[in-house]
Amino acid sequence: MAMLSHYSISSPSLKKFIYPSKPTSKITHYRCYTKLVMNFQMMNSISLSTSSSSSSSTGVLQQVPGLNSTEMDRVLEPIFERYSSKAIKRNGKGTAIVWFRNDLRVLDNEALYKAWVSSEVVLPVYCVDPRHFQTTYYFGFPKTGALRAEFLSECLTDLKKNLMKRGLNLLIRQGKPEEILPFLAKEFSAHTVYAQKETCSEELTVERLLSKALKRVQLTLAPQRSSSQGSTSSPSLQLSVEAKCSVRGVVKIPTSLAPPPNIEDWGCFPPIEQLGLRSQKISKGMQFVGGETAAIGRVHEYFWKKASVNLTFIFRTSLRLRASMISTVKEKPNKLILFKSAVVLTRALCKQNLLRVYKETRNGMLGPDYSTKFSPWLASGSLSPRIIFAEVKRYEEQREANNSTYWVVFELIWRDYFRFLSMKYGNSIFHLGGPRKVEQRWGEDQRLFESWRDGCTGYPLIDANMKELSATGFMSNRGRQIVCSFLVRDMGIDWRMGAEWFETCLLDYDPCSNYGNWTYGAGVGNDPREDRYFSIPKQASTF
Ligand SMILES: Cc1cc2nc3c(=O)[nH]c(=O)nc-3n(C[C@H](O)[C@H](O)[C@H](O)COP(=O)(O)OP(=O)(O)OC[C@H]3O[C@@H](n4cnc5c(N)ncnc54)[C@H](O)[C@@H]3O)c2cc1C
Repeated sequence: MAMLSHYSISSPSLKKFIYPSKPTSKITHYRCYTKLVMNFQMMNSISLSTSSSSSSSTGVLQQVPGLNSTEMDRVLEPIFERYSSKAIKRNGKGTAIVWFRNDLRVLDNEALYKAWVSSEVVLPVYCVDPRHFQTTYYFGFPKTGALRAEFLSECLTDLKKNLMKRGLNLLIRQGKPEEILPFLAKEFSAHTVYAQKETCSEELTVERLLSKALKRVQLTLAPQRSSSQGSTSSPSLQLSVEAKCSVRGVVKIPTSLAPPPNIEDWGCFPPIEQLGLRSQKISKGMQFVGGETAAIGRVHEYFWKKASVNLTFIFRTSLRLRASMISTVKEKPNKLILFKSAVVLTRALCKQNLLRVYKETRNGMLGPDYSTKFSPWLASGSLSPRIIFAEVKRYEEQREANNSTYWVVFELIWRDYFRFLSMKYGNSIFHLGGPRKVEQRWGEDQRLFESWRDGCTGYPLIDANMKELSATGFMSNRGRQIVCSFLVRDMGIDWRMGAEWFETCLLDYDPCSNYGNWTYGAGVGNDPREDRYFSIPKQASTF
């Protein structure tokens, strides 16, 4: 990786470049006008959570999930039970292999379920593929940064633990799946390898090579179900699909699975130094803990446990309370009335679960709770989106259904949307001209790019977001839109440089969502509205 430069965008000529004569108010709330192909196959999912009090400070380390271990066991056990089943009929024979990819979970794991019902013995396997630790395609950044590698390692440790609780284990081997799996299939006389199907070219190539190498052993890939195969951009499509589609239920995995085959060394994820990475400690901002247990903990915390400290909400409620008191007592409230209003307000706040106010808070940038923070777990598959969906529905039945509860589901549809886009447009989502094959000249000024990458542009909003990304592996959605617009619109840099840097750093990196959003932001996606400009001063003052 090139050395970071400390170049700062402060010279008048650059400012002119950054603030072209165009009006600066072209903020585009792109989600409002581009409608989605609603499909809800929602393949992978995630979760997190931590301390029980809300904090909006970025100067402290905020761990997600924040339940202590005893509390964690107490609250998570019923959730794991809810999505598990006591007895399932099996009539299969022989051995089946489950090849874990981006579905690092036990709950709602279709491949694991299918392997279990179709065999007597199940062998779960994860391959640490060296290609994931090489460099990105165009600009040679590390394909997986240290923080994501550590997160992955935690996911695997947790997956192993959860499989062992059910009587299984996880075999971890370093190497290419198309070499390791055929060898294991032969050694254990497996009849089938079950796995989740992916959609992007690198993953598809591995599937093809594996299928070829397995020879007579069957490769069964849990399909990406699509309820709509037509156009992927028109609003009418969303309406028709939204009306017709349904989300399949959570696949219930038995609480007890058969013992695994007898293996002496089950292996583990290597220290990240062995993968050519340098361990990076997170000392500020958000710290995500990898794995299904943390993911489910975060869902519980975000939906059911934590109360939102939403300053706008407090402010508006105080004003309303004050106004109603003035109209009741016909004079300025005295101290007792103010005290009573504080009590009422505190009570009201306690009812403000984070989910209930998600739509109002989701564009925030500070602290753990302005949005769900499910994405790193979703991307690694430690959390199933269908579990999120089921929990939203449960919340709506037990507490309240409102715009915010709907909006979490709506955002998950975006995730599906980009996955379907990758299926429809193939490799063009990685190409400079994007799916629409837009011809445009882009710059590759290394100095400008490095100032963006290192958070040294001189624009605090950009710099803070980029530093947060490097330090924690996470950036808010609003932040991502703003830094993307700045790189491609203001700096005129090849959008793929930004996309590949995100690929290196993001804990929640997912090729479909990342390249889908970048092509979108760069105006080369399949969205008919091309100019998505975010004015930095306006964004800074609004958010
Ligand atoms: C330039 C750019 C690059 C991005 N790269 C990625 C990426 O690699 N991986 C990734 O998961 N998301 C990506 N996103 C989408 C979005 O920023 C993150 O999903 C979101 O910030 C994650 O935080 P959250 O879980 O708190 O989101 P919430 O607001 O709580 O949303 C809930 C879930 O909905 C999904 N979602 C929300 N917005 C989007 C969106 N625009 N596109 C796709 N899914 C969405 C995510 O799975 C998210 O976890 C990118 C966005 C931009 C603008």
